[in-house]
Amino acid sequence: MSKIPVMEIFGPTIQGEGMVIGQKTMFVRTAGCDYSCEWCDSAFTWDGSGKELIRQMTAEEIWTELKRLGGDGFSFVTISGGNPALIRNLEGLVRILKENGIQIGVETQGSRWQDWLYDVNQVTISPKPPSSGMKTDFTVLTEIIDKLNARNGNQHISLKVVVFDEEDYEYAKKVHLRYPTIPFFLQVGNDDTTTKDQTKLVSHLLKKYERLINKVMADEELQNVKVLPQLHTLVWGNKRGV
Ligand SMILES: C[S@@+](CC[C@H](N)C(=O)[O-])C[C@H]1O[C@@H](n2cnc3c(N)ncnc32)[C@H](O)[C@@H]1O
Ligand SMILES: Nc1nc2[nH]cc(C(=O)O)c2c(=O)[nH]1
Ligand code: SF4
Ligand SMILES: [Mg+2]
Repeated sequence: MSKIPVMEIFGPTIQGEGMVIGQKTMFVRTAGCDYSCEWCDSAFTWDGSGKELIRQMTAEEIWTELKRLGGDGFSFVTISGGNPALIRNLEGLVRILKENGIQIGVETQGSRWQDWLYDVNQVTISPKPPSSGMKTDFTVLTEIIDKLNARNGNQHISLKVVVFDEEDYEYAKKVHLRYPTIPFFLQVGNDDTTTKDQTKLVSHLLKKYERLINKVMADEELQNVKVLPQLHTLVWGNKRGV
């Protein structure tokens, strides 16, 4: 059987970000990323620091682990990473989840295509702003959006841009104006992904959230958009596996 590099499997928890925020879900986090964002809150998936945790698992083994952790108490699984869209073998997991009536969400940055993305209920595409140090290939991004849009319609996709500074904000705007029919989310960037002082972190992030809200509210070019924090960070801080 073909294997999938798995960093962690956890849940049930709530989806803390984006289009299905609040949704009860299990998480499967794959290892490996084609990006290396400056502020990545999951750098352990690609920077070598988590390599002892990586398990090569078959789709069946992942399903067994999801059932062991979540029992019959879940109907949604979110696949994140790293970049899960690097992994062709996820097609087996997507198939098993569908056979079992489980809804699927995926988090990816929109740099790679896989055919199994057609079978995902909610694809969150999160192109990276300048502060990440990464450069968006808009040709690839457009291809991915066009494929999903043509097959499944635009309500199964969303664009989510993390904002840290003014340049990121302008980038977010550019992305939204380029794909105006795709549900669009701005997300507050967490600029301290290592602190254990949750009280301080939460009040800091809430202030940043308020500033981002104020900015968007005053901006006539951003109309049909949603502004969100990372809800899981407000509840659990930088804790892993939640
Ligand atoms: C860890 S990434 C994994 C999936 C995929 N590689 C991606 O970036 O979309 C999951 C989400 O977390 C966001 N993210 C990562 N680091 C963050 C941070 N420090 N603050 C806010 N959001 C962050 C990413 O932009 C992405 O939307
Ligand atoms: N609760 C929770 N919600 C999330 N939404 C996106 C996450 C991610 O790291 O991809 C994430 C995560 O790690 N935890
Ligand atoms: S694309 Fe996602 S996982 Fe990869 S480095 Fe950036 S935020 Fe982290
Ligand atoms: Mg995360």
